[in-house]
Amino acid sequence: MTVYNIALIGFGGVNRALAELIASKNDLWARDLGFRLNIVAVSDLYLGSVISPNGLDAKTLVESKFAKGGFGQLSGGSAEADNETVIKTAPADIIVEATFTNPKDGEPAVSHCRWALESGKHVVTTNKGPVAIGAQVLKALAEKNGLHFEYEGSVMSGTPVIRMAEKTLAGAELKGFEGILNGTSNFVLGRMETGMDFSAAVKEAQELGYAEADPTADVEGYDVRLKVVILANELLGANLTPDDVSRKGISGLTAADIDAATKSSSRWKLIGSAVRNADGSVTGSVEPKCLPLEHPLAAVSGATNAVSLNTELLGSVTVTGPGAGRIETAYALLSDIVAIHNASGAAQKKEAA
Ligand SMILES: NC(=O)C1=CN([C@@H]2O[C@H](COP(=O)(O)OP(=O)(O)OC[C@H]3O[C@@H](n4cnc5c(N)ncnc54)[C@H](O)[C@@H]3O)[C@@H](O)[C@H]2O)C=CC1
Ligand SMILES: N[C@@H](CC=O)C(=O)O
Repeated sequence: MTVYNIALIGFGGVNRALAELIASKNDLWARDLGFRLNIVAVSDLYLGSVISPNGLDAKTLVESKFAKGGFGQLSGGSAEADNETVIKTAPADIIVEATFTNPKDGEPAVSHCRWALESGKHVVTTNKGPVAIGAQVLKALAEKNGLHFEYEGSVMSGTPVIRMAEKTLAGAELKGFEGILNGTSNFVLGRMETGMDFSAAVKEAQELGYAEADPTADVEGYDVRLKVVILANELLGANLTPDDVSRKGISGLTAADIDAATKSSSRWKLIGSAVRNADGSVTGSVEPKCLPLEHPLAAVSGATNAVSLNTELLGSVTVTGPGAGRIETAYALLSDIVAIHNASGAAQKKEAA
């Protein structure tokens, strides 16, 4: 049985949910997926860090109510988050990066991923910063070292978009996309339609684990902008930076705007899109749009996301599913590990042939 030793960098909603899944589903995964996951290290800004070469019990990790610096009480633990030591020295096969997304320069997560790839460890991440800002360099480093840099959860959480578009729609000739790419803002708009005020709706999204540490990123469109960059660069072969994508969020929408849309059988949605122009360049944008109810994206509600991929050979293909949520996003990490596992199996078969 294959066992992947993993180190968790960040132990907030998403990585804690992954630990919860490990505690309850490792046997199922061993049977159905052919591997088990063993947590050999965790590092978190608030809790500190711990390296345990034989593995930490996932259930105990999830159920313990650690105080600030609490990992310092564990064997092999420290009250400080020493990410660099954990990433470089823990006996991990895979580094699971789920710290805060920094929309400006992607740090320190870009460095976390680089340290991992330089020390022979695969990276799976849900953090949009290193993908939107550092993907080219990190992918090249991974390839050079025969490793994987996987980030399905960086767009639409566990809903398959990146691998689906790249693998299943290969050859369909993608020309552009438009979608609802932020769960929090879509949830907030829906709540405002029921009469709830903006701040109360944002607070509820935070409690449900949808929002970024700073929810300004959600409601002002910075998060969607990173996702537009990721999809445009990955699927349209663009080379965009966040500053190349125009951005407007939903905070300017008033209760009266929402009401007026309802009365005219339409709905406000925060739309992220990109299109390939005739000269081959790619233009991306993020802005609220008032969509008629018959528009395919108008019915997408709550933290659900959807993206319509506009292809030459197949027309428009729309993928809908959860766009945020702790377990939903932890599933994206699992799907990345499955991709690594399947690729290593395929490589072994090729070597044996
Ligand atoms: N929650 C969601 O629905 C989704 C989240 N994401 C992304 O996944 C990542 C994790 O999300 P959540 O777990 O919800 O966030 P969170 O805010 O619940 O947890 C982040 C954790 O990382 C720790 N942390 C922050 N900076 C750190 C550093 N430099 N070193 C060590 N630990 C650090 C924090 O103490 C916190 O415990 C974020 O980048 C987020 O944008 C992506 C898709 C969906
Ligand atoms: N805060 C984000 C989480 C996923 O990227 C969102 O609400 O979509």
